[in-house]
Amino acid sequence: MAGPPVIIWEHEVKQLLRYKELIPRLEVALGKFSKRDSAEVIQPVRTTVPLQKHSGFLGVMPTYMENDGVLCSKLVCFYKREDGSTLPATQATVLLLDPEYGNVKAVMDGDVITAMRTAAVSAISAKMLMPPGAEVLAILGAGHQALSHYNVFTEIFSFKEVR
Ligand SMILES: NC(=O)C1=CN([C@@H]2O[C@H](COP(=O)(O)OP(=O)(O)OC[C@H]3O[C@@H](n4cnc5c(N)ncnc54)[C@H](OP(=O)(O)O)[C@@H]3O)[C@@H](O)[C@H]2O)C=CC1
Ligand SMILES: O=C([O-])C1=[NH+]CCC1
Repeated sequence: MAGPPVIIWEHEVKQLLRYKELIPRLEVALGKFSKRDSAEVIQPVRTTVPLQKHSGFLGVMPTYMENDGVLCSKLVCFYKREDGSTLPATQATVLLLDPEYGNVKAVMDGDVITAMRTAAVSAISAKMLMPPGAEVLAILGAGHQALSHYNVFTEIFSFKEVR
C-alpha cells in the first residue's frame, strides 16, 4: 500500500495525455456519471472557498469511482486578474488516493489536465450538437483554454477557417 506519492510534473502529464485516448475515456466516464449509479461515480458539486483578498476562489473537486477503484480530487485556484497581468488565471493540482487505505498515491500537475479535459468535453459535446458540415470554428479569447480548444477541435474535426 503506502510509500511516498509519485509526483507527475507538467512536462510528464503533457507527454502522457493524448486526446485520442482521453476523449474515449471521458465519454465512458460521462456515461457512467449520467447513470447516477453511486458505484460507478460519486462526484459532488464543486466546493468553492472565496479568496476575497486575492479576487479568487479555491475549488475542491473530489470524485470516487468505486467499480474502477479510482479516488481523486482536483484542487484548483482561479482568479480575476487585472488587465495586462502575467499571473496565471488558474492553477490546479490533482491528487490520486488509494480508496482502501487513504494514502496519497500520486500528486499530478493539474494545469495540463484542466486545459485538456475541459477542451475534450467541449469537443465531445460538439460531436453531438454541431451541425453537420460546419466549416468555421470561432474561439473567444486567446488564453490557455482557447489554445487547448483549438488543438482538440482541429485534431478531431475539419474546419475551413478558424476565427
Ligand atoms: N469549466 C472548466 O472546467 C474550466 C473553465 N475555465 C474558465 O475558462 C476561462 C478561460 O480560462 P483560461 O483560458 O485558463 O484563462 P486565460 O487567462 O489563459 O485566458 C483568458 C482569455 O480571455 C481573454 N479575455 C479576458 N477578458 C476578456 C474580455 N472582456 N473580452 C474578450 N476577451 C477577454 C483574455 O485576453 P487578454 O489576455 O488580452 O486579457 C485571454 O485571452 C475562464 O473563465 C476560466 O475560469 C478554465 C479552466 C477550466
Ligand atoms: O474546473 C476548473 O478547473 C475551473 N473552473 C474555473 C476555473 C478552473
